[in-house]
Amino acid sequence: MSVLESIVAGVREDLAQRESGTSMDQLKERASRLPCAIDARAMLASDEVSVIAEVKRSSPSKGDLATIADPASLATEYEAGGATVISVLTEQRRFGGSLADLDAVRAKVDIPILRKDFIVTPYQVWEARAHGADVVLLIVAALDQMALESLVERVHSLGMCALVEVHDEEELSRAVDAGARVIGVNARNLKTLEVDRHTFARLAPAIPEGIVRVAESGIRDGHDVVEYARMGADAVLVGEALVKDKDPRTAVAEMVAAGAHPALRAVRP
Ligand SMILES: O=P(O)(O)OC[C@@H](O)[C@@H](O)c1c[nH]c2ccccc12
Repeated sequence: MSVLESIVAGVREDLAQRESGTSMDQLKERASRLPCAIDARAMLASDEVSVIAEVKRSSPSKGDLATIADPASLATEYEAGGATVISVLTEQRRFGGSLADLDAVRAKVDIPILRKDFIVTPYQVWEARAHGADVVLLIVAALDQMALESLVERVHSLGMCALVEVHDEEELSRAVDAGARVIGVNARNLKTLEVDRHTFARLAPAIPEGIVRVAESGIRDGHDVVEYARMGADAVLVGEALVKDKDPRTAVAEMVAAGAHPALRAVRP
C-alpha cells in the first residue's frame, strides 16, 4: 500500500465513525444557517502573489512540526501578516488536525479557509461547508476520474472553491478535464516524499489561461515566493516554514511583500 492509500484508508475509517454520529441532512441544515462561502478564487487571482498559510502540527514526511495549542491564534497571526487564505489540516492520524481546529479558526478569522484533508466523498464536502470552510482540497492522485469530476461539481455547486492538487502532467490533464478552476502543483513527490521545486516550472506552462496556479510545499521564505512568482504562480501554499517560525505574522508578511513586489509584474507570464 502506498503512503497515500494508507492515509486514505485511515480517513475512511474515521469518516465512517463521524457519519454514524451526524447525518448528511444534519450537515446540510447546519450549512444552511451559515453565511455563503467567500469567493476565494477571485482573491487568489489578484495581481499580487497570494499566500495561503497553513495550520499543520505534523506530517508523514517530517513527523512532529509544532504543538500549536491554539490554532485560532496562529491563524489570527497569519491573517494579520496578510495571508489571503488560511489552510487548516483536519486529517487526524498523520497530520494531527481535526474539525475542531477548523471551527476554532473559523470563529476567529474573516478571510477564506481551506479545509485540507483527503476528501473522497460528498459527505466530507458538506462537512467542510457546515464547519465554515470556503475552499476544499481535492487530490487527483487519491480519486478516480468520475469521483474527481463529481466532487469538483459538488464543491462548485455549494459556492465553494476546489483547490485541485496535481503532481505530474497526467494528473494535470485530469484536473483540467474535471473542470478545475484552481490548480495546486504539489512539489512533494507522494512516493518519495521529497520536494522537487522544478515540478512547478515543468507543469505551470501547461496550465490553461484563466485557471489559478498555486505552488505547494517546500516554500521557505520570500526568495522562494519570488522564484515561484517568476515561474507563473498566482499563489503559494506554505506550512512548515510558518508553523516553525517564532514570529509567524512577520514570516507571512515577508512572503506577502515579496509576492507583491512591483518588479514581478513585468516578469510574470
Ligand atoms: O509544509 P510545506 O512543505 O510548506 O507544505 C505545505 C503544503 O503544501 C502541504 O502541507 C500539503 C500539500 N498537499 C497536501 C495534501 C495533504 C496534506 C498536506 C499537503
